[in-house]
Amino acid sequence: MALTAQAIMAHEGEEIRQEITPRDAILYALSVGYGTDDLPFVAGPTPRIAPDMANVLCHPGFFMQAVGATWAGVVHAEQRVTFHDHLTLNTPLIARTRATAVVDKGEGRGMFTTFAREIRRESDGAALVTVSQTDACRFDGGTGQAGTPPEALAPLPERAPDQTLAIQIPERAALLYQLNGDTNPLHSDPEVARASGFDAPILHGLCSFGHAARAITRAHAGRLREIAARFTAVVYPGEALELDLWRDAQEVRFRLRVPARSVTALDRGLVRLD
Ligand SMILES: CCCCCCC[C@@H](O)CC(=O)SCCNC(=O)CCNC(=O)[C@H](O)C(C)(C)COP(=O)(O)OP(=O)(O)OC[C@H]1O[C@@H](n2cnc3c(N)ncnc32)[C@H](O)[C@@H]1OP(=O)(O)O
Repeated sequence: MALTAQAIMAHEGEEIRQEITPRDAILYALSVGYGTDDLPFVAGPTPRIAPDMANVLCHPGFFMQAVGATWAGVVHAEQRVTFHDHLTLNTPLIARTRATAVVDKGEGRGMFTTFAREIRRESDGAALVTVSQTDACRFDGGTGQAGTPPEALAPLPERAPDQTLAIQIPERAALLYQLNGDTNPLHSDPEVARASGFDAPILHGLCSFGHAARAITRAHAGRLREIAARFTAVVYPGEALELDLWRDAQEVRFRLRVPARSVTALDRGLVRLD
């Protein structure tokens, strides 16, 4: 059956419940680069929770594939996370994901779908985090448009970055990151990666995003209110990355580059701090 914007908008993910156990929090932190320099996040019976862990909480799984998009063409294109309150351990959370926009580039030319969820505390319904994800469906298109896409993230400042930090992605990064729930074989199986048009399994976009979030929150103190970025090129496990940062008051803009291939993997990055 043809994939239509209407059918995508009508698709309702299940309501998903989840609690963050200490083990979940430590595993997430380890999978996005936390280590011996970040003991509060990776040790002890009551670890701190990396705020961007919201990305993997109450996740609907493969939303676009569930509505009938072509598996091999789906890549993560953009992520936006807004924090309303702290995440805490062992607290039942609940969320349901819905599509909010379909942007069609035309038959055979691809399309973007944005879907979002508000993660709430089950006991009192308090909204803790809003997570909005945009997937690019490169092998679909001709669906028609629907909904209102998020306002485009602003381009980065033109001046030179205020700071550049090195990030080394471990060879095993994708194999570890999948344990947060994203077992998409695009990140582990060379044949699946080739069928999707890549030389080798690629890193989960949210793993690069988590590495960037860790580096930014270490470099700039303050409570994270919002973090967003576009995924503009793939990252391969094992690559050496550079994170460029621009700071203006409580706003940090960022981009994550792969210098060896002269590409920008995360672009138009935005962090708001309290
Ligand atoms: C627990 C279960 C979890 C389940 C999650 C499952 C998903 C994961 O497993 C999958 C992944 O993690 S994939 C890895 C991460 N993603 C990537 O590596 C994608 C890299 N980016 C690309 O390939 C292209 O930029 C691409 C394809 C994104 C866009 O390229 P083009 O189509 O060539 O677009 P372009 O010509 O550059 O721009 C044209 C207009 O398209 C829109 N647009 C482009 N990039 C966008 C983006 N990233 N987000 C939103 N919109 C975007 C814009 O309208 C753009 O016009 P303008 O630039 O003027 O705004």
